[in-house]
Amino acid sequence: MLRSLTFKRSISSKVIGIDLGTTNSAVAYIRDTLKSNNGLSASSAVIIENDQGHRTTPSIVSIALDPTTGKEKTYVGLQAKRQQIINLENTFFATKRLIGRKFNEKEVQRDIKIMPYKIVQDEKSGNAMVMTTDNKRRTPSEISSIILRYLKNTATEYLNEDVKYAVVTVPAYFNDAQRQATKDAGRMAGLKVLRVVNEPTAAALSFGLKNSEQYKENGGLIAVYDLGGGTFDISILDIENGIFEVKSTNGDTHLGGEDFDNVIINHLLDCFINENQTVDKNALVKDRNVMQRLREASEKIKIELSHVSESTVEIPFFYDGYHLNVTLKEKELDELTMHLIERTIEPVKKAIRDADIETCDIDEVIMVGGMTRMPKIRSVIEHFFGKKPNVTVNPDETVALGAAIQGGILSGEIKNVLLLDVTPLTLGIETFGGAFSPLLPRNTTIPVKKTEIFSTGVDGQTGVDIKVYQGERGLVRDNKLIGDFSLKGITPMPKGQPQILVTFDVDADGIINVSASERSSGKEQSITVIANSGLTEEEVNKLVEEGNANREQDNILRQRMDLITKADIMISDTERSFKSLEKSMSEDEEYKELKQEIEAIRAMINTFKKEINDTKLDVNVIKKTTDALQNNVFKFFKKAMATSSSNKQP
Ligand SMILES: Nc1ncnc2c1ncn2[C@@H]1O[C@H](COP(=O)(O)OP(=O)(O)OP(=O)(O)O)[C@@H](O)[C@H]1O
Repeated sequence: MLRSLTFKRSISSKVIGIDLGTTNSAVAYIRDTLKSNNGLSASSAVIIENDQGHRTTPSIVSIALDPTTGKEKTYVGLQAKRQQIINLENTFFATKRLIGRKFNEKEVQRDIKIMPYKIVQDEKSGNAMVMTTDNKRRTPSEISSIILRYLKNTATEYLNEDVKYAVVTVPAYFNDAQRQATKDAGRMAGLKVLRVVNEPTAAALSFGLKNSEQYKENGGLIAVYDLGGGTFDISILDIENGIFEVKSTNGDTHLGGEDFDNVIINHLLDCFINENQTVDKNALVKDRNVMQRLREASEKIKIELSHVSESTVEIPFFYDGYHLNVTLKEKELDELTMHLIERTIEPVKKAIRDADIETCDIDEVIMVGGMTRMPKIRSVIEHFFGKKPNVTVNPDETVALGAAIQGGILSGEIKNVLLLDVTPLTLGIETFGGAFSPLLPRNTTIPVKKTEIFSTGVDGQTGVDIKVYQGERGLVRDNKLIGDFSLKGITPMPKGQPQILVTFDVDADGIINVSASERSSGKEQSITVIANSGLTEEEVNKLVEEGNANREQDNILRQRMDLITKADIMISDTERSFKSLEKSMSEDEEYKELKQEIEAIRAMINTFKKEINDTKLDVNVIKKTTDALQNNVFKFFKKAMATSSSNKQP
């Protein structure tokens, strides 16, 4: 947290808070501060309305050619939404689902089929990009930067000062790639992003400060259930006396209102085709304009059904001269989308488990994100937690307000508040035999710096490859490689002797920096794990699940490896020492016997190293034999020393 205090206030030090959402974005700032006796004011963070007088801005960008000037014209927000009717293929929405992702990720491939705009691959990085009809490519970060610039200008005009600093929110389960890409977007928008804050944490900050008196004395555990347009997050926080400590977090970076809309789209399509069987469904779904009308109607009826029990979608002359007229009941919608609602429960259970608490320990469940207005979601959550969720926060605004509060903390406008967030996945490196050596378990509080000492596995090794992985499994082959580098120039030494210090440094944005150095040679190398291979949500969940399921087996394998490595180092040491006795003791019978024993154990170790997965080979034999050998060798050395000193006597 020191880092946050070192930010110096400059001429224009206003730090705005931005919720960069999949569907809607919002910007907020700190208006009143230092009002109450604990240094906080209940109404300190406020939303800034945009130039249309709206408190949120659709996260949509439309790029058009001005026919009079021939120049590109960019529309943002509501104006861009209106362009969808006439310029559909150049109107980009929900691009947050693509940010920091590779083109060939499953989620991207799925979106290609349903998005009216083109999604292409950047040949160099393999990342997903969007393309306008004049074949110009833009990264999702560029699209986000246009939205961020619009929000920056909104704030600049309202505050009448040049706004340079911002805190931007991201889903808690965003990986490095997605976090970096979001920071890049801020930079492109001319903003210095002082902090990337997790959305549910920001929501908790806003909620907690509003209710600071309640949480002052005894504190409380709160769960933030955040289901927005494109992502789902769950975070468990402990709030006490201005300290907001995230206990655990989980989620799904590709689950949100868009998925609910897609289910309704398919249902309406089926109804339409049933009614009009001569219509070619394949041709219909290829018609991007028709599909866009269906998309809008689907979202509209979804929202309506949060307030009424039945509604009708009516689109005259929808396709081929046929009208679309479908009535949908709230109950039907609940059934159609139950599988999506259920998908949020598993991450909730995991977060509770990771926080090491029981469901009944939660004092308050805060609902954030537009989708939590759906009555069925509220009732499922109420049933799960056994208490009514708190719906007093504004689900569209609370994240931006929390971001502004974090901005206020960084600029010094808000005092006595400390925010402690966590890493979503376990981080570690590859060690001997493909073992995963974790340095930072998931849900470790950030910022964090941790160093561990490793060594070499081969005599005379002058370099090591440091491979950084994220995941929950015991072997790296089952986890995700997120970056690697080499440490070269190590002074040649027997294996096990060099002291290689590996340091993981995760900053408050959740961005990882890894460095390695060797003590005696003083060589040092480091990398920032950059956005080149982000984990997909499914990969994340799979890693966590597999990690739990295979923990026992992985532990056994790790213990085997540890035993073999120790024996290997011991034998190497003994071999070396024996060499020094070769001249004086080579004719000694005991020496010969021990030498043979060493060779036999060396052969056994080599076999075990090769067959590490074969649990039929009992590693305890290695332990017993090397222990016995060490004993005998020790005795023999004593004898050798005595012989050599008696030989030296006059
Ligand atoms: N009354 C309602 N009932 C059901 N869904 C709603 C309602 N109001 C808004 N939504 C849905 O909420 C979603 C938008 O929520 P929100 O603005 O919180 O998301 P976001 O911040 O843009 O997304 P994310 O946090 O996932 O990046 C949309 O899918 C929208 O259709």
